[in-house]
Amino acid sequence: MAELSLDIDLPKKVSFRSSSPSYDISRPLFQIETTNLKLKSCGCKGIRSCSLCKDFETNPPNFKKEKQKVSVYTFCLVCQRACSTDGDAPFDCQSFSDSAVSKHVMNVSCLEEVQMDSKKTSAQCSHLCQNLINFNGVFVIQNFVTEGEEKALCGAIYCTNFVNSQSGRRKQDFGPKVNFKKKKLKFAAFTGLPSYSQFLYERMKEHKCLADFEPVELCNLEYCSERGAHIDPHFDDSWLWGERLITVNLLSDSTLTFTSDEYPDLEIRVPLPRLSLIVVEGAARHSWKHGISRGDVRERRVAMTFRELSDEFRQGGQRESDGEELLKIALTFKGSAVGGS
Ligand SMILES: O=C(O)CCC(=O)C(=O)O
Ligand SMILES: [Fe+2]
Repeated sequence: MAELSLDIDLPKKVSFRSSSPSYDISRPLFQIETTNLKLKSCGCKGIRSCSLCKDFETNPPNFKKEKQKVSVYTFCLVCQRACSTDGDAPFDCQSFSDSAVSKHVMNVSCLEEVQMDSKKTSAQCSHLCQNLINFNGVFVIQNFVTEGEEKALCGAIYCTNFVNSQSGRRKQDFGPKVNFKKKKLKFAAFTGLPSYSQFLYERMKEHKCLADFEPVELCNLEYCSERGAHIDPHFDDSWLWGERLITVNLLSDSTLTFTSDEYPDLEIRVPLPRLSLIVVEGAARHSWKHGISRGDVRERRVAMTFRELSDEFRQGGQRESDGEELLKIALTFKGSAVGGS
């Protein structure tokens, strides 16, 4: 894998150099922005909360209540299947694959790649026949970027301001302004995906299952434990956004947790190693909610999520011409953040 070299010098544990503003990655964000935080409210609305607007000791995060007994399965990155990690597994492979959730199938070429990988590597997995379930629609590519590339990416990302978002997160958007409720789009402020993301797009094409992935949006999310940052379980929109959600995970390891109202006693935890890329599609996209719990944000983390267009915005769809326009802007790779500076 060729290492991308951007002209940014980031000495270890020192700072991300940028003209304005400058962020020191080695110091907790809370210290850096204390003054700001006192003056400004956080980005939470409605039932959302973070450590700036709620006392987490008395208001635990919105995942399953501690008292509620859930069976936890952990997704194995080697054989790409979910394995019971609490010895109390209510499902076996058969009952799970018979259930309604399997009506959403994974992109055929992703499935091929997963199956090929798991055949190659199954000998290494000691848990193969114990309490396993096929959790369809998640595909993790480890070491998708190198540490050097991560440094260059974060150097470039931290040259732009983040804006406060819900639940203690901060974000940068590169995409159209969307009103999902009214199904309205504005692209006047959208200037394209940022140049630093182009090599990621090109590298995705090296994987058969991502060869046709054409992103029209990038959202960079920053999570810091000092802010109690997390993202509550949710479904991503599927009016505008298409089948695959692709996230590149930077700066620290985390875990994406999948929950389903259909299986309230079950939790599937997918490890997100630093430098990895995760694809969420099929059942994992449409039948399971995903979220990052506050406890799974141990260090600062940056998630770069790319989204593609739904069928309505593709060739033959009702809003094909909007889709074409969006794609044309996105793939110039000349964009700056919408609403940031
Ligand atoms: O941080 C992540 O990996 C997930 C982000 C996410 O689910 C979202 O932005 O919709
Ligand atoms: Fe999401």
